[in-house]
Formats: sequence, C-alpha cells, structure tokens
Amino acid sequence: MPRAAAAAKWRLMTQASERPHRNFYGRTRGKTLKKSQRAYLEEDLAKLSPGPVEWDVNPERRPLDLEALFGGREVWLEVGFGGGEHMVYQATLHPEVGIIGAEPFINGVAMLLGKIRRAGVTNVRVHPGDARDLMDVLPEASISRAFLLYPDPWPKKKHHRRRFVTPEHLEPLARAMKPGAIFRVATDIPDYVRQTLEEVPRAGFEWLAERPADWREPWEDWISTRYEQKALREGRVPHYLTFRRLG
Ligand SMILES: C[S@@+](CC[C@H](N)C(=O)[O-])C[C@H]1O[C@@H](n2cnc3c(N)ncnc32)[C@H](O)[C@@H]1O
Repeated sequence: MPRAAAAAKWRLMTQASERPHRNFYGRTRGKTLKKSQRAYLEEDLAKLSPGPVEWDVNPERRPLDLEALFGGREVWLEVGFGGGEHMVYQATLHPEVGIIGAEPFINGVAMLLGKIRRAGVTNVRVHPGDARDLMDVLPEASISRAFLLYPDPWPKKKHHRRRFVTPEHLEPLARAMKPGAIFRVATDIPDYVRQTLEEVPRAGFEWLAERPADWREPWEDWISTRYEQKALREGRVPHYLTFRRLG
C-alpha cells in the first residue's frame, strides 16, 4: 500500500477507535451463522446496503442519496433492529415509505434478510453497522420517523454515557430528522426512561403530551420485538415514549 494511503487508513482507524462500539460489525457474539443465514448475507446484503456509510469508504461523509434509494418515498429509520421483526412489520404495513435500519450484530442482520425475503418487501435498506455512521451520512431533515426499540440498557452508572440517549447520538439524530418527525422509544428499564425523558427534549424534541398517561400502552401499529418478549418473560414492564422533533 502506498505510504500516503497507509497513513490515511491509519488516520481513519484511529478516528474509528474513538467510537468504541462501531467496530463490532461482523461479530456474531459467540453464535454461529446458519448456512441459510450465510446465504442471505452473501446474496442479499450488497443489494440492500444503502451505499457508502462507513468512515473508510466515505471519509468525506458525503450524504446518502435517499431519493435514489427510495424513489422519493418518506424515509423512516430504525436503530438497533435486533432480529428485524419490527422493521419488516412496518415495511409490510407501510409500503409507501422506505425504511432504513442499522444493526451491527451480524446474526440479527441475517435474520432481517431472511424476513425480508419471506415477506417479499422491497422498501427496506440495511446498514450492517453502527447507527452513528449511518446518521452521519443521512441528509439534514430527511427522516420522518425514527424508532429506538429496547436499546442496550448499560445498567451500570459508569456506563450510562454509552447509552443511545446521550448527546453524541441524539444530536446527529435530531439533525437528520424533519421538523415534526416522530421519534419512538421503547424500553423496559426505569432508569433508561428517566434518562430518555431528560436527554431527548434537550436535543430538540417534545414528549407528546397525549401519551404520558398511557405510556404502558403500546402504539396501535406495534409488534412485540424479541427483546420485549424476553423482558416480559423476566417480569419487566415495557414503557413506550413518543417524541416530536421541534422546529
Ligand atoms: C437490546 S437489543 C434490542 C433489539 C431489538 N430492537 C429488539 O427490540 O428486539 C439492542 C440492539 O441494539 C444494537 N445496537 C447497540 N448499539 C448500536 C449502535 N450504535 N447502532 C446500531 N445498533 C446498535 C445491538 O446490537 C442490539 O441488537
């Protein structure tokens, strides 16, 4: 590799290391991929990838061409889609919108790809990596709805700053969302509710007043996710919070 290119690569790698979670793309968290899952990844992922997102393939952070990706449809975003059940459900329910999701857990990506095949939906795009990289290249005010469903709880106090509901994540999210856009957050962790209600309004959202009384009621178009099922089995209580982007 020429020296200048190697130096540029090194700069990118060191920048990347400032984002401790982004490098877990490709890890299977100890689980092996089934043969069918490997096939989904090999055959479908490139077709459904939104384009240059990662730092090393888009170092200037050129915005994605969402018009080309979704043909002018309204665009929704799901952060950390897990096994993808909610994304595919919403894509089936709303063929008139385009949904883009980020998830670094490769087994989850493979599960989503399998569900996309079985449902036959064509309005989903997948970034197999950190949502921060994706948010960085979303055009300003381009997202009409965003979902953060059961984000990693990071229960220890010293890890709270790793939670998604911190300025590091919420500011790029707010930048990418249209004024009036809806942001849904579901969590089973009471302290996560506290932090969400503190931090999300600070980033330029209002908590929708019609929902505080019924924050234990899921949204009408809700499908329970894998993580929610686990939380319910373990006796934890889901909370559903709805915000609107101001401006
Ligand atoms: C507790 S799981 C919930 C998954 C799914 N939303 C559900 O409800 O079943 C949290 C997910 O967020 C993903 N995640 C964590 N940090 C992320 C990040 N920076 N960008 C995108 N996804 C992330 C994890 O890999 C994990 O799959």
